Amino acid sequence: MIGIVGAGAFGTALGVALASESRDVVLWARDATQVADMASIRENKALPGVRLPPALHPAAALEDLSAAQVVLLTLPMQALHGFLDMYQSHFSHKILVACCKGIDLSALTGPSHVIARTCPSATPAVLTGPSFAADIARGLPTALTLACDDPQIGEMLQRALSTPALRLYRTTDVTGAELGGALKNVIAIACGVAIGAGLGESARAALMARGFAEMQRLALARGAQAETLMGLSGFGDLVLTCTSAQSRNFRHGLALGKGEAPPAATVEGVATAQAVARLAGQLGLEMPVTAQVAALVTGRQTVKNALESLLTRPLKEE
Ligand SMILES: NC(=O)C1=CN([C@@H]2O[C@H](COP(=O)(O)OP(=O)(O)OC[C@H]3O[C@@H](n4cnc5c(N)ncnc54)[C@H](O)[C@@H]3O)[C@@H](O)[C@H]2O)C=CC1
Ligand SMILES: O=C(CO)COP(=O)(O)O
Repeated sequence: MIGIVGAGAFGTALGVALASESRDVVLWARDATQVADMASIRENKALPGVRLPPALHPAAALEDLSAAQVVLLTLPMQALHGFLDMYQSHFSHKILVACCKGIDLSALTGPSHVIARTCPSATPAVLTGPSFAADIARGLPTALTLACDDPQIGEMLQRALSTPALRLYRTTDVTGAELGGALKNVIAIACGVAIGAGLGESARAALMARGFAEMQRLALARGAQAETLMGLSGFGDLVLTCTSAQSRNFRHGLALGKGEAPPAATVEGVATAQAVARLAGQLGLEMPVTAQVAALVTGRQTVKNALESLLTRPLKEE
């Protein structure tokens, strides 16, 4: 049996994909009414139009996860620390697969370190890569990265979480995998701003390429492998998120670029841009696109001035 914590769009989509292959899944949500609705109408409003298969069991009690050795954590990044800190006793000695994409704003670390700190007896792993919840739930082909320090546990997870449509590639580079997924959200906001402000497709491509250089700079400084960033979790997810209006990070930037109020949603790049800007300062790394996104999302910078400061930087080697 596989446990999933957080019945938003992504947790539900992964639950549907696994349960459609007759794997028993317990999907935990904090809202008892939402759980009762899912159990009765076999649909989750967070992922409308998708039927919940019989093998997916909605649950409101964390005790219902006790039989699951593997638990996927599909909460927003900034909620992870508080949640695990409060409920750590339910997760002792389990394999906890972080599916959230971001950097914790107070600890300035990714989800695997948050797990290690709050649940020291648990084994952390990371599932990340280019995938929209709606695509996974519809059974469309998707390829993701599964990262775990322990290669044997990584192999077990790869088998347990792959389906014919959901293809998992394995790595032991947990840092690279989680940073790829976190950092691309920041660049997706920048790309949304560029398109929203009418700067055109060439500007978007420039931001993606220079943003990718920043992603690699930070990831390598944190000990990640360059190949990981060039794979699904870095390059792959950067392309998807920066070019699709399905992305909430992209749409957030799009609204800022148009001078509109961004729609309410889980937009991981907002907090992560601020965390990464701080981290870059601590590590003495130049991350100009990230710095401008951090200033924009906190209202410290205007789109016009952000653009001007990027365009007036000294000319240099690529
Ligand atoms: N939606 C997508 O296409 C994808 C999302 N992800 C990642 O998955 C994570 C979750 O995203 P979504 O499911 O899309 O967000 P969402 O906004 O649809 O759902 C988040 C869920 O977490 C619950 N939640 C929030 N704080 C909580 C807390 N303190 N305790 C318990 N439950 C809490 C909310 O009630 C909600 O059900 C994010 O890090 C996102 O980057 C990754 C790949 C694809
Ligand atoms: O991570 C995602 C796609 O891989 C989902 O992107 P958003 O969180 O921007 O919607």
